Amino acid sequence: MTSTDATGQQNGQRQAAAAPPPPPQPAEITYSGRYSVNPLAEVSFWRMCAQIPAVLGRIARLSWRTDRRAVQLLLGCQVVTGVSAAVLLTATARVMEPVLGEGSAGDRLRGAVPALLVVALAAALGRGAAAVATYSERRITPRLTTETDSALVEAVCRVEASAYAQEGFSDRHEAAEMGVIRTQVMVTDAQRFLSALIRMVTAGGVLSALNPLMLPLLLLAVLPAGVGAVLTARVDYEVHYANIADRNVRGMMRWWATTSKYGDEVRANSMTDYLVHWYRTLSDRCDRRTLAAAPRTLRIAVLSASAGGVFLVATWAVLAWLAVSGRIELAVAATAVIAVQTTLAALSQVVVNGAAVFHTSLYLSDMQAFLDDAAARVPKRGPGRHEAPAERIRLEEVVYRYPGKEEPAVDGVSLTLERGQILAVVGANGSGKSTLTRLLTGIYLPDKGRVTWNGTDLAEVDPATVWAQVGLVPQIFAQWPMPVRENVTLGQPRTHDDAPVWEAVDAVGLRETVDRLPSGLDTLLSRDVFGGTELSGGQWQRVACSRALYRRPGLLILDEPTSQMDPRGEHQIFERIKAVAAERITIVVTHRLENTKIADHIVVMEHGRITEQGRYEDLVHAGGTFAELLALSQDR
Ligand SMILES: Nc1ncnc2c1ncn2[C@@H]1O[C@H](COP(=O)(O)OP(=O)(O)OP(=O)(O)O)[C@@H](O)[C@H]1O
Repeated sequence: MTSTDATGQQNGQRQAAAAPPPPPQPAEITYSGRYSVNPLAEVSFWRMCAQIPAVLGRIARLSWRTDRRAVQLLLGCQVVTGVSAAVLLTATARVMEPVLGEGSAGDRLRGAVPALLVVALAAALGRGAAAVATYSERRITPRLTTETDSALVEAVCRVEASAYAQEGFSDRHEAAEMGVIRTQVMVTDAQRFLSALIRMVTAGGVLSALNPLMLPLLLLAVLPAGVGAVLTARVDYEVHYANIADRNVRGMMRWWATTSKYGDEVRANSMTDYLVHWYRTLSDRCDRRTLAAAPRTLRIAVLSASAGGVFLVATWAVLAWLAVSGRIELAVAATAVIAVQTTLAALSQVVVNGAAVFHTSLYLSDMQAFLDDAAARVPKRGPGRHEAPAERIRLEEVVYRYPGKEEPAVDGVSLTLERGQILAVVGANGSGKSTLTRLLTGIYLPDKGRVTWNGTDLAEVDPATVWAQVGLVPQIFAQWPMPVRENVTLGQPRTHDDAPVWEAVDAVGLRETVDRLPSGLDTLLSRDVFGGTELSGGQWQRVACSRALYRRPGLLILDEPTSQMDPRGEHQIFERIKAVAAERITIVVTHRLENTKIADHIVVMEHGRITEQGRYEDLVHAGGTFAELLALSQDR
């Protein structure tokens, strides 16, 4: 329907001609959790400076653990750098005496040759030490980065699964990633800081020996730059901190929008414009915060440069006054000029690299805080081990509520499962079926009630010994970018015998598919990787089922295992489940109620509770939810 406005234009036509309305703005994302309190708010400049030795110590310890010999070499180079800098300056002073003394130019130069040779030697030694220091640093950094990166990945993999649902966990993880990125530059920064410090101390020492007034003046000339650099680092960190949540979401959006797996959905549903807009909007928001901080950094830079400039002019003025008034000789004044330049350069390096070390320390603190938090979230259950096959699993009045949710996802469920039994779990979306499987396997521990395996509470048992007996096909399973063989055997001890792998492949009717792949079991299952190939959704689901069957688990859980399979595949899987059921407890979660015919017992869940249970034939005629859902599924 179209309407006509005062100008006689039809709204419908006008809208058709106009540009499409802009996509809606992404909602403002409020960031909560640990970072709701700015960690820098109470930190003064002096406390920041005081942190630097501790950070250097931490970097040294991390590096020491990575490569002792490289650290020793690096420290040796620092000593050589210092000694060569001192020798260089002292020899330079010696060069000045004959050069600025009496006699012909040739005589004066000849007189300076021995000292010049020492200068050349010291300079060569200093350069050589710097080159070896760079080599040592390059030996440490890659392994240090790999070490911290792997530690972070491992820490996240090992936390209780319930930690993922904790507010702010993902953002803290994102903040910790920055610590890993900073490890790529932290040894360089620390090494440059130390060598500049050594050069500064030696050059400053020489300068003080020439005239005690010079060094304090030089320090004053550089101090404002130091304050400025640290304050700028602080502003940068504040911006980083304010952007964490947006960067985290943006990173996720980037992956979802660009990964080939969702390429069809993005294109066919015309999502590209919106996603690009979303991405740009988040980036713009980050940029706005960064730009808003720019005037502050400009003010800091201008003020620190002005203050530094005033003191620098004073330093040169004092030097000139000392020389002109005859208080120091010309040769000493010339050496002092070089010493001032050297000290100034070293001081600037100390300041720049000290600020970088401080900057790094902020991100390292985030990383360490996250690692500590993750370590505290590692499952801490009793010392027991579950070695025997699961004969009986019981849930006793089990309640589980996700963090931040008002209603429990599982609410007072009691159930007993015996070896050899097949249990089917059915119910509406969100009724708690998947959560129930997480409780049965000890992935989550109940808030109330208990889950026992052969009479032992899972809260008392090392979860790894329980999971060693579980085979789980979750609703959303990973499609690992690995060869077929690893996709089947992943999580099991490595084997060189392919017979059990083929058995698992046969069990899900995948042999023909694997035979057709370019390298059989060795074929890489990822079209994004060169030489890789891709499977269809149903084929992937067969791989996930073969992975669970390959484990020969005591508890086999299949959560919607055949939702993407053709009837032949589905039939084959359920036949297989029946065939191997005697040796284990089997749980099938499904919305296809016909499939529950294979079950010995069916439970129907609603709002986290079991509202009906029994055998298929009983429930079909019970006139309850099961019968209603079955009737709906057949009503076409
Ligand atoms: N990781 C999670 N964090 C917070 N809440 C969750 C989480 N997983 C599930 N829930 C909530 O718990 C309730 C039960 O979810 P669950 O996944 O167990 O349902 P389900 O019966 O398996 O649903 P479906 O049939 O859709 O797979 C839902 O209300 C859901 O929103």
